[in-house]
Amino acid sequence: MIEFINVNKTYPNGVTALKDVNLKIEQGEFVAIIGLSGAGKSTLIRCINRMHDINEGTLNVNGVDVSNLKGKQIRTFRRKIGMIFQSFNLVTRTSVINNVLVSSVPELPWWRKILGLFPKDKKIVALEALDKVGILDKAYNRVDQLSGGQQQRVALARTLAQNPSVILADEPVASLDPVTAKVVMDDFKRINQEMEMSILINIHHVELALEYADRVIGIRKGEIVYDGKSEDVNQEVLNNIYGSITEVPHMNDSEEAEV
Ligand SMILES: Nc1ncnc2c1ncn2[C@@H]1O[C@H](COP(=O)(O)OP(=O)(O)OP(=O)(O)O)[C@@H](O)[C@H]1O
Repeated sequence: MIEFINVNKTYPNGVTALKDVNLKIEQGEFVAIIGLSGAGKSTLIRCINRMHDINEGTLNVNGVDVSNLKGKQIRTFRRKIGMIFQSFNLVTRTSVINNVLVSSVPELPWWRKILGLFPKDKKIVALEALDKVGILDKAYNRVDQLSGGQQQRVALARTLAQNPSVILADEPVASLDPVTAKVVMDDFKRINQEMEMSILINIHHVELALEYADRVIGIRKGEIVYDGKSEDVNQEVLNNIYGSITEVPHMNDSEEAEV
């Protein structure tokens, strides 16, 4: 379970990104976080894996008060919290399987990683993870030979190989075309349902958020202004999150912007 209790986050430049946030996310939930640019979505999910520190309040993840973690404890903790970025964050000049393996065996000496000498059982885990996201046939391709959607699925497989309890995804489909975005969202949904991993996604596409997530959290200027079922999100809720009807992003607008 992830629990925010009266959490505040102010950056050193004085910008308050989270204001008195209270949330409880149970294991296995699929949650979409929506809001205008600058509302605090990234800050919210990045505090969960200590990419950012909170200033006030308490943030518990699976019973661990994340503010108390130090040094090596943070690295160990992060292995149970998968993170997916908009830009995939892969090493593009090496193979797909190497990308998955390198992060799943951090304890391996660097020279074995460079020479690609990975334990057989880890290779099996990596291949299984690639199979789960439908790109097993690309295992020995170089990452830079793959499309954006395939690269995001490699990133997802890399996270799966760590067997995290939670996957945090920061705009995972923002740089993908609408069709590929749905393919990747389908992967998230399947992983959520079959592996019972909690999924927290920051997403600008409201339609995708409503279609895939069970729960929607709306943030406005650092404050949670909606927290409820996706099917209960109506125009009034969206106006409250985005400020006015004209500011609500529509999938079609995004499609045009991405073409
Ligand atoms: N490292 C930082 N230092 C200072 N201010 C920051 C930093 N990161 C974010 N902010 C500020 O905190 C606020 C929330 O930013 P955040 O990135 O969390 O919003 P967001 O909703 O994820 O936006 P976007 O959709 O554009 O990614 C913004 O005002 C932003 O300018």
